[in-house]
Amino acid sequence: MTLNHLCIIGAGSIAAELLDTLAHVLEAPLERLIVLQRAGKTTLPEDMAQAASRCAITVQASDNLADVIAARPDLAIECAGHGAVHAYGEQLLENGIETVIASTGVLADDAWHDRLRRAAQAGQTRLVLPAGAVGGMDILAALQNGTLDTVAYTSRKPPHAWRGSPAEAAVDLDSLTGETVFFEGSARRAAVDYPQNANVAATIALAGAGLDATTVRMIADPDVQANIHQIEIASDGAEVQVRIVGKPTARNPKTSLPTVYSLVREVMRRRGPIVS
Ligand SMILES: NC(=O)C1=CN([C@@H]2O[C@H](COP(=O)(O)OP(=O)(O)OC[C@H]3O[C@@H](n4cnc5c(N)ncnc54)[C@H](OP(=O)(O)O)[C@@H]3O)[C@@H](O)[C@H]2O)C=CC1
Ligand SMILES: O=C([O-])CC(=O)C(=O)O
Repeated sequence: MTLNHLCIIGAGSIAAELLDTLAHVLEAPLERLIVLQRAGKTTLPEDMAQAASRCAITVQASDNLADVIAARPDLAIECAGHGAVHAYGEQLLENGIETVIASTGVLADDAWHDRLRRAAQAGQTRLVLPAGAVGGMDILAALQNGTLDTVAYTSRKPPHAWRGSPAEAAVDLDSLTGETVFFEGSARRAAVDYPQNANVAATIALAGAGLDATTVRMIADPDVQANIHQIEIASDGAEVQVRIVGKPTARNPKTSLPTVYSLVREVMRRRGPIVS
């Protein structure tokens, strides 16, 4: 089945760039697009409205999940934060709407993991975890079928990319003169404590060694301009090192541009007859 009707949840930096990119890469417009925003927001920001009209023949902006469920999109993509997955995830899945979530860190909470798994089963659909800002999930998930000895993830970002996170309490982000490790712990702790910065810790953990066995370091580094993600895997099948130097999105320095492109990929792989 080809994807013709898409729902995007959120109208922030990922959503805006997702629409911009889709407008360029779609060979033919979608039939319908519905964008779900917070209560009280029923029109799209002007730049998003223009991009949306290039992506789909019919565009609807809504602040009500019931509109999305009634519209029955082929796919919903969440790019709005943990609160949005809590607010909409179960109902989308229970209603049989395949759902891709950028905010994968929600699954670091076992209760939510269970609720969303049950909802997907009840709706006979799937909750899809995109690679997001990182890569190598294919080999990591394959190696998980053998013996994974260690999976270690390091996130290195410029100090300003950590503003508004608990890093502010751990270090003085404004006066760093060199790289500073402010978090070392499990992927579970990272994803829970850093909901806007460490979703990929959960993505990596869920593809591989699990939320408690996957180790995470987070570093504020005044000498970098990019969001640098490193994954080190030791296993019976292979030793793997992945290093991604992600460019930040124009609107949000916390978020890396590959996140946007990985969501575009989730759309495009449902539009063509050959999937890679
Ligand atoms: N897996 C990955 O690799 C990555 C995942 N992420 C996840 O994606 C999320 C979004 O990132 P980004 O676009 O950069 O963030 P932004 O802050 O730029 O945008 C978030 C948008 O979501 C909206 N929003 C928040 N809550 C709701 C809700 N309950 N219903 C509808 N809309 C809502 C916000 O609206 P308002 O302005 O009204 O608050 C805003 O428009 C992050 O919070 C993070 O969880 C981010 C980067 C990488
Ligand atoms: O985009 C990134 O660099 C990663 C990120 O914010 C997250 O995992 O939440």
